Amino acid sequence: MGNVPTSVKHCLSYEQLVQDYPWLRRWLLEEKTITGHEYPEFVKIVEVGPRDGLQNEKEFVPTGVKIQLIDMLSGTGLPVIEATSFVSSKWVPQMADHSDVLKGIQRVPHVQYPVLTPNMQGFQDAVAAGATEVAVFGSASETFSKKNINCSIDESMLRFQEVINTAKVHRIPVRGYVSCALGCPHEGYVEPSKVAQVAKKLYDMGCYEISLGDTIGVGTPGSMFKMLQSVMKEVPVSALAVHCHDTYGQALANILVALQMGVCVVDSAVAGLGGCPYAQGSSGNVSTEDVLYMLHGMGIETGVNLSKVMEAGDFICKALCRKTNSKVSHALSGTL
Ligand SMILES: CC(C)(COP(=O)([O-])OP(=O)([O-])OC[C@H]1O[C@@H](n2cnc3c(N)ncnc32)[C@H](O)[C@@H]1OP(=O)([O-])[O-])[C@@H](O)C(=O)NCCC(=O)NCCSC(=O)C[C@@](C)(O)CC(=O)[O-]
Repeated sequence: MGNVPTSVKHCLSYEQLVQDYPWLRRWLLEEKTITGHEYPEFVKIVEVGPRDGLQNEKEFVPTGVKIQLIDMLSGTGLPVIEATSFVSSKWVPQMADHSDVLKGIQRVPHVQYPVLTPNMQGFQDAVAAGATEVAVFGSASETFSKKNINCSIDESMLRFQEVINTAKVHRIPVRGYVSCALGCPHEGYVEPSKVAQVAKKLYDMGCYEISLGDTIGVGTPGSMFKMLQSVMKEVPVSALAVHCHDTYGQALANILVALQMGVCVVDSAVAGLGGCPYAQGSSGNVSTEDVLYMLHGMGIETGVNLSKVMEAGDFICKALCRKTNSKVSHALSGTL
């Protein structure tokens, strides 16, 4: 905001500022635009590394390591850290220690720690372990729904409705995922209208935010644009998040398109960990470090400290005996 006095910057919202100082409009708009696009001033990062990042690991990651990772991430300024999932340990053995993880972490005030709950059993176990936010996860592809949660899309909605209704009674917010939003490992192309239909159902049922998952990372800026265009006809953009896997190296470009369209919530995983066990070929999530580097470079605030996230990434990569998937961490390695 250049020469506008700090007191003015702090006291006035952007809208008030433009209303009270019309001569500032053009100047402020110019500052908020890059190559003709308007971007959000603040983006909420939803860190999914401890859940989506680790769920596909073949070797069991010790519970203490999971807890330490979440505790390190809690000190970075991240507002949301998806901690674990209350799913069947026969289906996803890596998440079998969900209750111990949730009970073992040191919660930081103002940080949310949502957990995945596919049904009432998961929801009840999660609440018993102290969950204060949950997420249901549906799909825009019938085949993926069956393979991932063993039921059709319609059946899954009935299960989610029960979870959401009970969560309301407990005043527990529910987030909703739509997997295969840009393609399915079994069905291939997924109609944007189908994604919009499932997203609308979850939103109408009471999910406060809908995260659109490019589960296998096949999306491009073109398909992201078309899918969002369709979903935004049914769900307000303020309630949308994007969840991009980076299989084809398109994740940052896809996120940029989402930001241009008004999306202000981005899911990402520290060190680019991840992949869905029921989506063969899916690679890691877009790395939190790379998303932060891009956003901060564009002057978009996140409230997250990049070097602290890199430290958490370094920790988990050493624990897993592997190199980071974050380009930024590669480039800056040795500078911690
Ligand atoms: C949904 C179920 C449980 C249905 O599994 P099911 O076998 O159809 O369940 P069921 O109701 O028929 O019950 C069978 C057994 O499972 C137990 N069971 C039933 N529910 C639970 C539960 N919540 N927690 C623990 N145990 C449970 C139940 O007690 C019973 O035990 P038994 O009597 O045989 O001993 C199963 O299919 C499952 O756990 N799937 C999870 C798959 C998963 O976690 N996938 C990865 C997350 S999704 C993802 O990564 C995508 C996302 C979100 O990141 C976005 C994106 O990238 O697109």
